Amino acid sequence: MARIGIIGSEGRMGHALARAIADAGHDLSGGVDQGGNTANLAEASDVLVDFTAPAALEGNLHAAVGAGIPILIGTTGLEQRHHAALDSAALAIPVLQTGNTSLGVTLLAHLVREAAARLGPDWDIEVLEMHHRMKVDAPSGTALLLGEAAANGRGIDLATNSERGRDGITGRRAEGAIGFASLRGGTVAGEHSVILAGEQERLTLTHVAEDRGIFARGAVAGATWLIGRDAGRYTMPQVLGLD
Ligand SMILES: NC(=O)C1=CN([C@@H]2O[C@H](COP(=O)(O)OP(=O)(O)OC[C@H]3O[C@@H](n4cnc5c(N)ncnc54)[C@H](OP(=O)(O)O)[C@@H]3O)[C@@H](O)[C@H]2O)C=CC1
Ligand SMILES: O=C(O)C1=N[C@H](C(=O)O)C[C@H](O)C1
Repeated sequence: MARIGIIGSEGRMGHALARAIADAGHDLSGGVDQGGNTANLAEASDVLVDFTAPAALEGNLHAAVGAGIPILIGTTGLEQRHHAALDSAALAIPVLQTGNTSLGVTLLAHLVREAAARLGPDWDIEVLEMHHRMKVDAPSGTALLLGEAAANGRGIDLATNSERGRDGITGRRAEGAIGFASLRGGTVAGEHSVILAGEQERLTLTHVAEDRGIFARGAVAGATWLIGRDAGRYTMPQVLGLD
């Protein structure tokens, strides 16, 4: 039985996580939100799980490193400097950061990489996502993760081959680009489609999250898997044995 501390405990994911921790028979060591004492929470926990906001990342990593315990980061909207902070923390503790902790999306990323590699550059790739009206970042972390998987399959760099936020006279589609489109509305937990559009045919790979419980269950599996590991960065495919 592991003692799991939640950072962002009063949020949508925080509530789902508390349920998943109890369902899996683990101990909720406590929770913090903005202004809370994350260092104290870390001292009382075997592992921390962070579903908050990018601004909280550095402090959360600092607390985990201070206590010498692993941390799983589900927060999205991260930038390059956040990834540098994750790399630096991973020199001292086990760190797992992912835009999506669900089994389905972890497998989808694998299928997308495979499809992009096999279908080749004549097939245009678009990533479409829809989320609830409260979501604050776009494209979603999952859309970017799927875009990375596609770019990986193609052997190209995502950052220099992305088309995001098309509007107005955009000109024709850039050759080899991976496009992103984001929809927001209602209470949608998360829907992602990767569309591979070729000459007179189209392949669509879709994942639908029907409930946040899927992210919470994956996060609990990932967090407990991290306990006792060497320092370093880990991935959901490793946790789920899909690598
Ligand atoms: N990787 C994955 O599988 C998933 C990732 N996510 C991501 O998780 C994040 C949270 O999502 P969601 O739960 O819906 O968001 P919510 O807005 O519902 O919850 C965020 C929580 O984080 C807290 N918080 C914000 N800033 C800080 C801080 N500096 N220190 C401590 N706590 C803080 C908020 O507290 P307060 O109200 O006091 O500000 C709030 O309780 C998002 O980035 C989302 O994209 C979501 C689902 C799945
Ligand atoms: O904010 C959310 O809700 C979600 N965020 C993650 C993302 O940005 O991909 C994962 C999931 O889709 C729900």
